[in-house]
Amino acid sequence: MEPTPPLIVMGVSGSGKSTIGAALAAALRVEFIDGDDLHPTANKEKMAAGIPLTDEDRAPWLEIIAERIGAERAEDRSIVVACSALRRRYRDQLVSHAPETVFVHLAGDRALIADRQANRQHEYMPPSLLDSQFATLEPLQEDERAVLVDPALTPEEIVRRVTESIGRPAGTSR
Ligand SMILES: Nc1ncnc2c1ncn2[C@@H]1O[C@H](COP(=O)(O)OP(=O)(O)OP(=O)(O)O)[C@@H](O)[C@H]1O
Ligand SMILES: O=C(O)[C@H](O)[C@@H](O)[C@H](O)[C@H](O)CO
Repeated sequence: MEPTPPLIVMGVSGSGKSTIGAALAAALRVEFIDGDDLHPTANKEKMAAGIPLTDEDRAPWLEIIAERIGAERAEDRSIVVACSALRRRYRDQLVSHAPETVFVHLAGDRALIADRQANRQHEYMPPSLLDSQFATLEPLQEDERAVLVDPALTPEEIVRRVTESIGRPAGTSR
C-alpha cells in the first residue's frame, strides 16, 4: 500500500475542521495539528477584534504549517492538519513540501455553519467574520487533490467517506 498522504481539513471558520481533523487523525492513527494553535498572537488579536486577516498576515502562518507537513514527510510520517486554506495560493503554499497532500473541504451551507458558530465558544474567532471567510474562499480546482464533504453529515460518516476515498478505511493505518 502507498503511505497515507498528509491531509489538510479545510473550510471556513466553524465548518468543523478541528472536530473532523481530530477524528480523522484518530481513525488513521496519525498525528493531528490544529492550525488555529499556530497563529501568531498578532493574528489572533486581529481576528478577536473582528478584523479579517490579509494575505500578508496569513503568509508566515501558512509557511509554519507547510514546513511542519514537510518535516513529517521527511520522517515518512503522515499528518492531519486543520487549516482554513481558503485561497488557491494558500493551498499551493501549504503543499509546497508535500505535493501528495489531499485537501478535505468541509464545504457547507452558510446557515448551518452560522448556527454552529452561534452555539460554540472560540478562543478568538467571532461569528461576525463569517461573511469575510466566505468572500475569501476560493473553490478547489480540478488539478488539486481533494475530497469534498458536506459538514451536515455526522463526524463518523465524514470520516468513513474520507478514509474510503483515500483508500484507507478507518483502522487500517499505514
Ligand atoms: N459534523 C458535525 N456534526 C455536528 N456538529 C459538528 C460537526 N462538525 C463540527 N461540529 C460542531 O460545530 C462547531 C464548529 O466546529 P469546529 O470548531 O470543529 O470548526 P472549525 O472549522 O475548527 O472552526 P474554527 O476554524 O473557527 O476553529 C463545534 O461546536 C463542533 O462541535
Ligand atoms: O484564514 C483565516 O482566516 C483563519 O485561519 C481563520 O479561518 C481562523 O483561524 C480559524 O478558522 C479559526 O476560527
